[in-house]
Amino acid sequence: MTLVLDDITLTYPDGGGRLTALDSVSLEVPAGCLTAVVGPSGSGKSSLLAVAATLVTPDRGRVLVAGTDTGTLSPAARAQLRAEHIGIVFQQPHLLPSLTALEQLQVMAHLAGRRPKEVRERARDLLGAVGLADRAAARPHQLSGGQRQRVNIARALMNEPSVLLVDEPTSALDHERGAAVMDLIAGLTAERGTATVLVTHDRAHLARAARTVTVHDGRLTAPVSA
Ligand SMILES: Nc1ncnc2c1ncn2[C@@H]1O[C@H](COP(=O)(O)OP(=O)(O)OP(=O)(O)O)[C@@H](O)[C@H]1O
Repeated sequence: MTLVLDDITLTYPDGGGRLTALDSVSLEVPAGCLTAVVGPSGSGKSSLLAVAATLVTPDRGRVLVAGTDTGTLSPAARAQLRAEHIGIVFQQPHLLPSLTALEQLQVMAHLAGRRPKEVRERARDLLGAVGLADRAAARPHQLSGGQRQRVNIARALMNEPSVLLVDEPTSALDHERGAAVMDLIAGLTAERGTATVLVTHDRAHLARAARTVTVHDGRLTAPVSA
């Protein structure tokens, strides 16, 4: 199992007490499986992604990534595991304004210490996979919103993550572009074998997911087939 959340409880300070954002949440995501997470505003979806990304440490429970219990690692080892195994796509692309599409991808891999030639080939391959082979030299202001989100997704895949975490990737896009981005994520999940968790508000996109889970007041309902 590539990603395992095992009995996760997460609380935040709330006035004098604690607010329970995740309450005994368990979820297993195998390689190549696109799992959608839906739920009302404030139900805990972003918290679930932050815990899965090992960016937030839960009060209780375990997060296993590619078989490693991340709670047993030092902060430095956890950061290393995150860089090697976890790709994160946030709602807004946050591309660097001065870099071309190709360079946005390359910079990620250089940071991870990969060889330049290998990095260039992989970046070109991924830009092709997201349909932007001919836009490699374009800077963010020369790309449409949908194209920027495609660069964002390709960038998250640069270090060949086994886990892909995606937060509302279509919220800034119109329906047609949103559907195209969902098709892309579903295709890449199958093709690259990532364990993908995707938070979405848009139920129209759930058909692309292998399964859908719902969060209510920090609790997961039993997985529901899309
Ligand atoms: N850093 C924080 N400190 C305190 N409370 C927080 C913090 N982050 C989130 N919360 C609270 O935890 C609960 C879950 O929030 P979370 O952001 O995970 O929900 P969500 O389902 O992603 O919401 P949305 O769909 O509106 O983005 C909410 O009640 C929220 O107010």
